[in-house]
Amino acid sequence: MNELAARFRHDYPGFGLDVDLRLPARGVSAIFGPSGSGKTTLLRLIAGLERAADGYLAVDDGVWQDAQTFLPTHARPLGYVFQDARLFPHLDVRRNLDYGLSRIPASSRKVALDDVIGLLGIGHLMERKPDRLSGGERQRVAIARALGVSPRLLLLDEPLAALDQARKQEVLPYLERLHDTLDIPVLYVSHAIDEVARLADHMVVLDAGRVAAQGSIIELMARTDLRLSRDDAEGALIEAGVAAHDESYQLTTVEFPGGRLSLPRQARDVGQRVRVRVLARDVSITLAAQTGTSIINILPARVADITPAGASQCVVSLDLGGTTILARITRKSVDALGLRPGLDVHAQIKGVALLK
Ligand SMILES: Nc1ncnc2c1ncn2[C@@H]1O[C@H](COP(=O)(O)OP(=O)(O)OP(=O)(O)O)[C@@H](O)[C@H]1O
Repeated sequence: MNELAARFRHDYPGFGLDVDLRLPARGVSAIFGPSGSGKTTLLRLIAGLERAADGYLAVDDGVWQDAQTFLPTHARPLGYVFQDARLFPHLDVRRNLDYGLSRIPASSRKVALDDVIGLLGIGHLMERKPDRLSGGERQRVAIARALGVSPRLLLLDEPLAALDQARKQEVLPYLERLHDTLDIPVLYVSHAIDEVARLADHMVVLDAGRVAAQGSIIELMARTDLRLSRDDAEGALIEAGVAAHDESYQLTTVEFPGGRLSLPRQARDVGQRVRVRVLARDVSITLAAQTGTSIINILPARVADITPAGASQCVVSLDLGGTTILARITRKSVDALGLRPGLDVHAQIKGVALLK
């Protein structure tokens, strides 16, 4: 089976959660949704901190909860990191890490603590007490403590939410390293679509306690009906490979099913996989390929779908031939160009951001 299957029905006064999830056994699954949609409740049910009257949870063939079974939290091999690091203030970093380790028998330890310390770059902080760490360092220690117990599942509940922008940027590369190194599923609760776009492979969108959508991050980010971003910040993700560098103009070309894009020179090797984001507001549509324009990324595309967005605008899904991007244009332009599903057009892309 090799996946995480979770079905829960759980009621609080005035709020009900009813979800049925199947998540991959590896990689980061983002749990995304507005405040109050049930993200933390879902994590607490998975951790066994809440008990759903009606619940089923299996991780990697092991049943943690069903009609007969309910493993208490301490018997579930998982790591849980909260918004605030929740380290023991009177213990230095080393003892905080040792405390996590002491919770599990030596025979179940599959992760070498030294590897975890190296992965999170906290080796130089071992003698410090938590009040002498930055917020970002505290979160890195909390993640190390959670990993030290060799969990089969890592739960991260908005681990960056309490950090300022600079600290977030400090911790994000460590989360990316975890993603590349860990062989266990990570559930990452967030309501920041930028973080999710950068870190996640898979996404569950929660809305008022229900699953509005679940699937690959690439597919879901290209959907116009989910309203994942506020106002005009929606954008599609593209998984691409580095095709070439142009040293004279300092540009890098990436290629993907359906096209190529140029972006400012990136310190990546040819052949390396990258993820880029194309914001809908940076994409315009022409009926014929333009010449005499300063825009270098112009790709043939077919209109897939047109969704109204507010009184004056529309979001147009464009199929590049296997890859979808979005364009946010005025409703007036949709009419003026006669756009309709199936029409062949050209997409002019003003900006492309490399996420990873
Ligand atoms: N122990 C509890 N008792 C009663 N209601 C609760 C309890 N815990 C959560 N709720 C309610 O359940 C709903 C979902 O809360 P939850 O914390 O899971 O949402 P969330 O999506 O994580 O929100 P946020 O992004 O603000 O953290 C809310 O309406 C909340 O008030």
